[in-house]
Amino acid sequence: MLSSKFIHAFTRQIYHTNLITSATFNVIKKHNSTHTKNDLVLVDVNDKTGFSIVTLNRPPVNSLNLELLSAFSSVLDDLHKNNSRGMILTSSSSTVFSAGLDINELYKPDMDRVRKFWTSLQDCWIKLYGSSFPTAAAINGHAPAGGCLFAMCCEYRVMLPKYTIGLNETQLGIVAPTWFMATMKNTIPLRQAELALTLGKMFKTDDALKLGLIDEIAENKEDAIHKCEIFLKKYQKIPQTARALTKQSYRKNDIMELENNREADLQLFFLAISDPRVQSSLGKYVAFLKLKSRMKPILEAVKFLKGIFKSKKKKN
Ligand SMILES: CC/C=C\C/C=C\C/C=C\CC/C=C/CC(=O)SCCNC(=O)CCNC(=O)[C@H](O)C(C)(C)COP(=O)(O)OP(=O)(O)OC[C@H]1O[C@@H](n2cnc3c(N)ncnc32)[C@H](O)[C@@H]1OP(=O)(O)O
Repeated sequence: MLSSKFIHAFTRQIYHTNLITSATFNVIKKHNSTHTKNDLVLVDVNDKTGFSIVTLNRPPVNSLNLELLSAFSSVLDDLHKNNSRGMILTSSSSTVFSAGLDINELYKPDMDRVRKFWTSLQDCWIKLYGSSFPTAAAINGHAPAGGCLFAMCCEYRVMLPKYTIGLNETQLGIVAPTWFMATMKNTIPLRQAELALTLGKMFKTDDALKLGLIDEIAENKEDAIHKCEIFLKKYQKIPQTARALTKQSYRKNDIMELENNREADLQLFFLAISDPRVQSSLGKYVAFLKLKSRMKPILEAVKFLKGIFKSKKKKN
């Protein structure tokens, strides 16, 4: 058995960044309750298992703006403080896990706000990727870019059929930050990660499974959460400190790289979004998304009419 003295020394040595603030693991105070962080992030603690279902709740597409990131960061702090037994990350939308970063934060940004925004994103990544508690994602909808990032930060991913997931940044004319890339490299084979990143490829559920970007496919959200619970339960017999330190050792280099270069990363981000070509790409993308959204009723009407014509043809 490792002595608690050794664990403290080991923890201090590698985690001077405060990833683990205490190596003492108390049993979580179980309570059947739902907490909210400005309603943007809902937390539901399961009384029996001690697992928390954390639901991103920013309609319509859970795009990650400053407020949502701040709320999520604070939830991650709470889970850490309460020595959570495990977290399942999901979405309140029926079709979108998260649309990634809110493009409106990047397009023609207010510099003071965008600094807080990027810092919050860094905080969330460090806390989620390096969490001492085990994590799983119930991906109940599309997960592009930042949505894929948060899913990949979790140790296990269960996804519903017929959605898409991936880091699509190059398609938008932007470069995924190195820590986004590191998270993908930690998830799928190196060569596949390079191809996926350079192509900005979005994978359909089936292809994501073949690639190892997700671990399982579920029939519906309830099934996805159930499968995540089965995964988390596997850790119930593993001593918590050993599990947490192993996970954090595994991910330590990626986390240190950002921890030691947070300001440089912020400056690189400022440089990238100040580039007129990047702003032009983002402007076109915002316009495209808005147009697509407005065209939806027309496209649905066309689809409906096509269906009627097809069934009439069959009858004839
Ligand atoms: C050398 C090194 C250099 C640099 C490194 C450092 C820094 C680099 C700089 C920046 C890096 C920044 C990294 C960014 C990562 C990201 O996360 S970028 C975001 C990428 N996200 C996407 O591409 C997803 C876009 N959305 C969609 O594809 C679809 O919306 C989605 C499939 C998610 C859902 O489809 P659907 O259900 O049909 O919904 P709609 O498309 O109709 O959308 C509904 C409304 O939501 C708005 N919306 C959608 N996505 C976003 C978004 N990401 N941000 C803001 N708003 C969004 C959409 O406009 C609709 O709104 P409306 O109805 O028009 O009001």
